[in-house]
Amino acid sequence: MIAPPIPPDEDARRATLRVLQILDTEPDERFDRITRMARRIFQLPIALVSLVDADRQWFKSAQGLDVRETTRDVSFCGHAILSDDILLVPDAHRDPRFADNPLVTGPPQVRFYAGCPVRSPSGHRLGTLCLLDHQPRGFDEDDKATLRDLAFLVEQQFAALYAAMVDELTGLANRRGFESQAGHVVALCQRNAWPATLLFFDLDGFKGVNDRYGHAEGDWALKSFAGLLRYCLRASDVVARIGGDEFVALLSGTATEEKDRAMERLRAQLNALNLRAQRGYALDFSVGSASMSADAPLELETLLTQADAAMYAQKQQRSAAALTPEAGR
Ligand SMILES: Nc1nc2c(ncn2[C@@H]2O[C@H](COP(=O)(O)OP(=O)(O)OP(=O)(O)O)[C@@H](O)[C@H]2O)c(=O)[nH]1
Repeated sequence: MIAPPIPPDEDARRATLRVLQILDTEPDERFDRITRMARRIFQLPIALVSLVDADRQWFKSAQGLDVRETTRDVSFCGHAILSDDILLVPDAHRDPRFADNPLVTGPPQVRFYAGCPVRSPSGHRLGTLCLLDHQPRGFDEDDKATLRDLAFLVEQQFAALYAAMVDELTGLANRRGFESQAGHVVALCQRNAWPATLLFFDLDGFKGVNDRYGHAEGDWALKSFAGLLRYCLRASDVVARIGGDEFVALLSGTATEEKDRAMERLRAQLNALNLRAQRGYALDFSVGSASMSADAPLELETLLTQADAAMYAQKQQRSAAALTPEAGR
């Protein structure tokens, strides 16, 4: 058996899966309708919408299969997401990649596999719409075209989720996506008596970047800052752009020192970016934070209000400092 290699866009791919908030969710009729249709059209026992996560494939929709996930190393779909083409395995017994795969030698006894990658609007292959049979079988060009059409319907559902939850410019969660994701995380921290910190960022003088260098440059600045947040914070932190030049990050299970280290990393990376990019201005931000400890849990809304107020106070301080005569010397 050959375990599937990791695609080059793996980090961004998994980040997209996270902001879509689709993993481990309840069955959804919008996806089930597509897999039911696939099973009926192709007269096959099993049709799945499989999403490839870090160490597993998780089935958003499964017709004809009781399990909701398998490990990634045995997944056919892990291979299928490596290209835009349909992965076709007419007879797994004759394919060295899969002949001794436990899903072939044991239940569900896969002999035939056809998987069409399904992409997010940002172009990342999140998983597949796939068909499985216990018998070897053929699959002609017409069949492939039909499977592609059905996969497109899955992608349309992703697009709807994406529009609702994701900020199109930066690929981070939008306000709604943040509130939904961060709401769960805060509840989890409250239940387990874990600390959490909310950081509220606002770019400094951003209007001036738009006014002097144009909107496209402003967009570049927003995307660059989003990229830095993604790079400097942990994959488990919830990061979002919630307004024009306003960004938030919810760090869960994080002590103050860790938060301080993350902020140091961010300042250092921002300085490096400003030096490297030489855009005629320096990107900068004000930030405020609010924390809840194990014995003093807070609601998300309170954390947001407190962190926003702290950010605003820092912004006032920074602009006052910029106006003092000492600052100009
Ligand atoms: N390029 C670009 N600009 C945007 C976008 N969304 C909002 N803006 C602009 O962001 C600016 C935000 O305004 P302010 O919050 O007053 O910006 P600021 O100059 O950073 O002000 P301070 O926060 O006081 O430093 C406005 O000029 C908006 O037009 C966007 O998606 N792209």
